[in-house]
Amino acid sequence: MKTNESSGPPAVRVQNVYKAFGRRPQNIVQKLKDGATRDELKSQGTAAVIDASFEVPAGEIFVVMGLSGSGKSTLIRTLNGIQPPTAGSVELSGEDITAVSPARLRAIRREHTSMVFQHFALLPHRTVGQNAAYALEVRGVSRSERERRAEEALSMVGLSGYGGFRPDELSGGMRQRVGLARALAAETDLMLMDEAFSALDPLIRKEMQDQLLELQQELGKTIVFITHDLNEAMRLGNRIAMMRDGRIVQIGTTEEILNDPANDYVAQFVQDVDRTRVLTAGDVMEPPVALLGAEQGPRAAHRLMRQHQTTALCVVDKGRKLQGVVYESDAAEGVSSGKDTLDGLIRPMPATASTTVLAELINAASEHPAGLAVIDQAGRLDGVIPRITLLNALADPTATGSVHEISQEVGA
Ligand SMILES: Nc1ncnc2c1ncn2[C@@H]1O[C@H](COP(=O)(O)OP(=O)(O)OP(=O)(O)O)[C@@H](O)[C@H]1O
Repeated sequence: MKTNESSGPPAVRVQNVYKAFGRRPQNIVQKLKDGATRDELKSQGTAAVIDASFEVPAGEIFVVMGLSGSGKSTLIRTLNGIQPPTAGSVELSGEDITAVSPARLRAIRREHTSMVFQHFALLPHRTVGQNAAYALEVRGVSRSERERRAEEALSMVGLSGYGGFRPDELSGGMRQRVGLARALAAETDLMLMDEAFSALDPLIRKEMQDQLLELQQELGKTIVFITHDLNEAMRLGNRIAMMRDGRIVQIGTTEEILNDPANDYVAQFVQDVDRTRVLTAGDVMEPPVALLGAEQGPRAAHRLMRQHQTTALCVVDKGRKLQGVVYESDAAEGVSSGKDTLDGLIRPMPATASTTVLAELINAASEHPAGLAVIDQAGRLDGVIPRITLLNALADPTATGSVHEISQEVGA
């Protein structure tokens, strides 16, 4: 089989990166390579990043998290060359930025990366529109073009019409939106976000996270996002890198980090999530998207999915007993092969009781794109938990939900 050569190099490839501060950073790195610990080298300086390696495919949100001082900011600054690594290489779309001329590095930084900071870093004497257009101005884009792109970016973050305001006329949340708009207007493929939402109050913060996820869906940017907040990391990250004392100690999906923490440090972060976890499956259950007898044909199933904008349907028998799930692709295939019933197209769907604690469900849900079914003691379908709802709920211990009655019983 052919490998996917066309997919090209990853957006970011970091290989054995070290960054040390001190009078002789090279010496510090050499000693680390020879086996010295970070603590042993304290008198000579700080080993801020030690032997970091990872890849971020284009379009991924890669979250770096860890306690204060663990090296997150230093690591992210090596990705656009603001702080070149002491050793190791950083490739952006296949180009090694540690091996290019300073002029080329500046060009790469301008054209391909943008950064969003915790404290907005807006220019106070410029308007919101001028701030949003700033990266384009630096790049020498014409005034009319940058005004057009800045306005477009402002409208993407919900700030249409604010272009003429000054930053101090806006709330904190709005200012952070301007920071985001500035990064979007630059139309770079890599966005680096350093604690970008950490200064916002919880509600606004959640709103911004949602907006970022939406924009990401729409624009497919590659994002490296730093946070020290595990809930935020789990909400946003396709994968999470956990840093401790300069080292990446684990890289994984939310599920992997929750289920299989690499060491006690990671386990402690995860434990915090578990301690606050009071939600049960019933709390986040939704009405089943649709119920359908297996005797209904694939065409009807397909039509219902379209009607409900979903890609999967629970299938129940006449007694409302769960039979499984049918996916859109299977239904479509059934239609094209002229099948009359759903027989052979129904796949097993994991089910749970409404009282099961959410944290226990993550394994089952992670393997099933349609999520979980919630059933009563007699095996009758009460509701569903789409996979994304489960992940969101796990990532947000303050979320509340209510148990829904089955309200839709949709016949074909
Ligand atoms: N320019 C610098 N000169 C000397 N030491 C530095 C410099 N920048 C960072 N450090 C040190 O490197 C270590 C890692 O810092 P860094 O800011 O990367 O951590 P962080 O995980 O981002 O922390 P925070 O969440 O507090 O920003 C810290 O011990 C810090 O004091």
